[in-house]
Order: sequence, then C-alpha cells, then structure tokens
Amino acid sequence: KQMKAYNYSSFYNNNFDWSQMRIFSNYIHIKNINSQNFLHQITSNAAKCTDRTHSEHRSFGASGYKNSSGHDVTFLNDCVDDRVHNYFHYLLGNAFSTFQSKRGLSTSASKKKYIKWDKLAQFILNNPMATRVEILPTDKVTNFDQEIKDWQRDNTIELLSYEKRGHIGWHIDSDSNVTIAILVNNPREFIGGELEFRTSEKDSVVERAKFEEGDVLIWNANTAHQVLPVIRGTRKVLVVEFWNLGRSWQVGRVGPQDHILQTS
Ligand SMILES: O=C(O)CCC(=O)C(=O)O
Ligand SMILES: [Fe+2]
Repeated sequence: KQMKAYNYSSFYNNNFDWSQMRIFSNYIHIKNINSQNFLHQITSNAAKCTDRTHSEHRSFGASGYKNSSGHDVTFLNDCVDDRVHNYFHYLLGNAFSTFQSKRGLSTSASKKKYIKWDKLAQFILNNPMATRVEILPTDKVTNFDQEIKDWQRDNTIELLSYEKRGHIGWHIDSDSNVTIAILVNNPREFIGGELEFRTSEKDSVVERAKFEEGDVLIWNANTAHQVLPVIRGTRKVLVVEFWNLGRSWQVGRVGPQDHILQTS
C-alpha cells in the first residue's frame, strides 16, 4: 500500500495549541492535538534504520534500581529528511515565541528561576518561523552567527524504546544545548516510565512530567532528569538534541552528512 505524501505545513498550522503550552521550572510542556500522522511517519522512517550501525542498547545515569536496564536507541538522522529537521526548528521557534509572550524575554530573575533561555533565544532567532521574536541578548555572544549556524546544523534525532525494566538514571544531556522529547506511544500501553526533572542532581525537588501521546517536552540540557523503570509494556520516545558543531560527529553518533540543513 502506497503511503500518502506527507504535508508538514499542516503541522505548522494545526497541530499545536500554543495557548496550552505550560512553563514549568525545569521544562516546557506542549500538548499535541493531532500527532498521529507525524508519529507514524517517524516510526515508519525508523524501520529503515534498524541495522547494527543505527541501533544499540544504552544505559546511563545514576541508578538506584535493581535488575533494571536502559533503552534501545535507533539513530534516525540518516532516515528522515530535512522537513523533519525543520519541523523541530519550528517547534523550538514557536516554543520560544510563546515563552516570550508568556514571560517576557528572560530577565536575570526569570533566567534564574526558570531555564537558561539566552542560548535558546539565540538559536530561535535564526529560525524564519519565529517571526515574533524581536529582542536579543547578544552581549555575551562572541561569534554569534557561527554559533547559531552550528547549533542549527548539529542535531541528533533518536527513537528510544524502553521495556522490561528499562530506565535511565539521573543525568544531564551533556553534549546537548537543548533537548526535545516527544512521547510516541500511548501511556496506556505501558506502566512506569515516568520522566522526572530536577534543576541539579542535588536538588531535592523533583518535577514529574505529565506526558501524553504526542506531547512535546523541551528542556535545557543542563537540567537533570531520569526515566523510572518501565514495569510493563513498551514506552517509545523521540528525542532530538541540539549540539555544538562537530561534537556529534566526533563521538560517532551521527555522520556529518546528516547535518546539512536545506532550507530551500
Ligand atoms: O526517555 C526519555 O523520556 C528521556 C531520554 C533521555 O533523557 C536521554 O536519552 O538522554
Ligand atoms: Fe537525557
């Protein structure tokens, strides 16, 4: 059966109710209204990349759980086209615009209280979709243009699958600047697997995300987070990380050819 040609512009217009975007201390939560097509597209793309070079089992983070394991990861950079990359830029762009209109551009107080948004702001500003962002705290940026370019190009797209006590302990996404996660399957299909955040690994206040199918979470990669063990069923998450130039090639996570963004 032939798959229907996929129209991303309909995502841009219809998919998210930005008024429902919520800003928590450690992450942003965006409700997805109709993600079925997009998620189906991504998971069928993933089916092209299940060979050894694209997938592995990973386990990391500080774990206090016995008999637990990590997750299976499929690296999708090779298997999705530029529209998918652009889609994530769109997401980030609108998240920032919405953030800005809800909070005002980061003052030093809000920066402390919420997330370090200056990096994100700089990134977003080069996104043509983020037309509402006008001001820019450039004072601390030495090579702004290059930094922006690097950030936009260097992202990783990973499909994660947790089962049989799969979990990830407390960690930060050390190579990433900003991380996006989308829950791919219905939370009724698994038990456990809660995603929790705290500002640092010493912070005693833990925020547990309410993560529904198709929802998007965005966090500063320096924010500590963990995934509790999946007790039953399978939990699937799409994770996009925005890295600095060259880092992901150096560690062999994805190849340089995967990073070229064609905006035409
Ligand atoms: O599975 C998740 O929700 C988050 C995964 C994660 O934190 C990571 O891959 O670094
Ligand atoms: Fe992480």
